[in-house]
Amino acid sequence: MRCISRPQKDLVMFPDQRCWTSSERPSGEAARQNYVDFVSSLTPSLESSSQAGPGAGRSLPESEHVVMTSEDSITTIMLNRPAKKNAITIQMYQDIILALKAAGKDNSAITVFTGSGDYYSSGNDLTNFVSFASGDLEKISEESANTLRNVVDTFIDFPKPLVAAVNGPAVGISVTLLGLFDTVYASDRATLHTPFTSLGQTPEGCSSYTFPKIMGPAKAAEMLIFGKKITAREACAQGLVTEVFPDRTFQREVWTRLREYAKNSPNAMRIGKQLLRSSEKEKLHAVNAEECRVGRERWLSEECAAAVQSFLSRKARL
Ligand SMILES: CCCCC/C=C/CC(=O)SCCNC(=O)CCNC(=O)[C@H](O)C(C)(C)COP(=O)(O)OP(=O)(O)OC[C@H]1O[C@@H](n2cnc3c(N)ncnc32)[C@H](O)[C@@H]1OP(=O)(O)O
Repeated sequence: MRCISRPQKDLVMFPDQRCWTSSERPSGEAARQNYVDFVSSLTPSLESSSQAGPGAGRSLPESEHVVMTSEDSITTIMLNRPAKKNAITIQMYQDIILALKAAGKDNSAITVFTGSGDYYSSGNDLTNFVSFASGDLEKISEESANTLRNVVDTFIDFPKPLVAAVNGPAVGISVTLLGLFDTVYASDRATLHTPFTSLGQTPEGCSSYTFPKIMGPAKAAEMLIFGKKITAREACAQGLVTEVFPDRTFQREVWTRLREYAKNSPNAMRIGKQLLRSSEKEKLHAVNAEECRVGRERWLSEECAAAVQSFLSRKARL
């Protein structure tokens, strides 16, 4: 039986074109799978979360590792350094700022941040700290703190709905920044890890404020002070992640949903975000400034230097 006319109330259409009545409607999980199969029959195959979801589009030509594309009223900013687990170099921080500023002004309705390959991001590229050992410490640490402050400020001020598609494990700053996103979708393969104290470092990305607010001070302390790694499902239960999807269908489900959301009025979504976020902005900028001030001191500590050296010389692993 094929449903081609307007669906009647209480009838649900699935890929085999059968019309289910409410009494024989499939269970939640079966319905979800049916829907996924149906959508995948309409859209290009995207089999796992490590493959890119958005289609090809305009790119940020000057950036090697931060790729920007636009399609279906969605601008996607993708960390594209999979061989290094999308570790973020100083150049990438600058490119992220440029990409966010461009996305904030373009005609897209929603901006999505994601990673390519098997990781979302392994956080700050630890070789960023190598220059600390070889140059003018004060100057380099000040420049790094300014870079960090600028990138986080840009997330705080981002004017449109900002969605993270966490396609795999996330470490460090890629986790802390999630507190500044409007929605966070994660693959069930993702883990979230903020190993700051084992690196002699302190929280950044406004997480010292957003995490206790989102998940309560005790859970935030486990992550930010003790470095507890949590799964996407745990993060979802604690409110940091909005929804978790099976890795196999992550891209399909997330992009199908985002394309629907992007059909909403862009102005209403932008103004709605302002209403939700504007009262916090001043506080967030102050938190960011303080985290950068404290962080800069930590980067200069012996503890931090030893931990970074240890990672780079592969004597120890997190
Ligand atoms: C402007 C300054 C701003 C400062 C902001 C501060 C932010 C704080 C943080 O973000 S703290 C978090 C820092 N990140 C980490 O501590 C993660 C370090 N990496 C790892 O622990 C592991 O690499 C892993 C668990 C992410 C993945 O392990 P796996 O065994 O699966 O893979 P490899 O270790 O072989 O990694 C593949 C190659 O990628 C390199 N790499 C991965 N992450 C980083 C990184 N963060 N920095 C630098 N390099 C990284 C790794 O060295 C491998 O390179 P190789 O193939 O050349 O050996």
